[in-house]
Amino acid sequence: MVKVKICGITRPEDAEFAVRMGADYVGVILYPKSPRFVLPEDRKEILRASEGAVKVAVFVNPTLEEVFSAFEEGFDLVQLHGEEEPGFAYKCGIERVIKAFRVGKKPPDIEEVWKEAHGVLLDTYSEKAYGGTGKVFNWELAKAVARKGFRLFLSGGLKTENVKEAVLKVRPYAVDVSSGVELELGVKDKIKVESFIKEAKSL
Ligand SMILES: O=C(O)c1ccccc1NCC(=O)[C@H](O)[C@H](O)COP(=O)(O)O
Repeated sequence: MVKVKICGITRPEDAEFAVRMGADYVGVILYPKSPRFVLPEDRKEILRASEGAVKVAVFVNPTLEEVFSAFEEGFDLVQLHGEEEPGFAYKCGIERVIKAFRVGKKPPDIEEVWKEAHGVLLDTYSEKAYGGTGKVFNWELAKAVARKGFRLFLSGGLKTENVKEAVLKVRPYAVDVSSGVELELGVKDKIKVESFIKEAKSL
């Protein structure tokens, strides 16, 4: 069964609900320029409420110190959503890394070395934001990546209405969603979270 990652969590109650509904991964944004950035003092409660799921700290081009500090805080994995190279991931502990690639018109050229990572995440390229865009990219490109044997987290514009089709077409290891299950920026909608997880896992 496909795994589900609910990303961009900013409130403990949203984390707790997502885990209760069956989310396998919970993502918290540690990139200060994101509108979903969570301050260090607010992360403890979210981490506590996420018990039972894999806790992912989402970064864009972090320093190594920031990565290790996230592990010390209690995050299990880091998601590297910027231009990070394999050498940096090795220093983090590559098996604790989800490496994100943003897909535009061209197919992503993903080095074999990323098979050593916990996973690779494909998201939609945008000039305006690194993530949480709510936009879908061409799933044919994702299909090719899954076929090459990468542990794929499919992301970008997923929602209850399209997640089943995405899983059937791409056959990813996991699906990742943020804005598709929001009521407003950073606030998750219980009905959408529940229906998304149910749909994804119904196959
Ligand atoms: O969500 C953000 O604001 C964000 C900012 C910077 C880097 C990554 C970010 N989100 C990462 C995610 O994993 C999202 O779930 C992913 O981009 C999909 O978002 P959406 O299309 O809204 O489902």
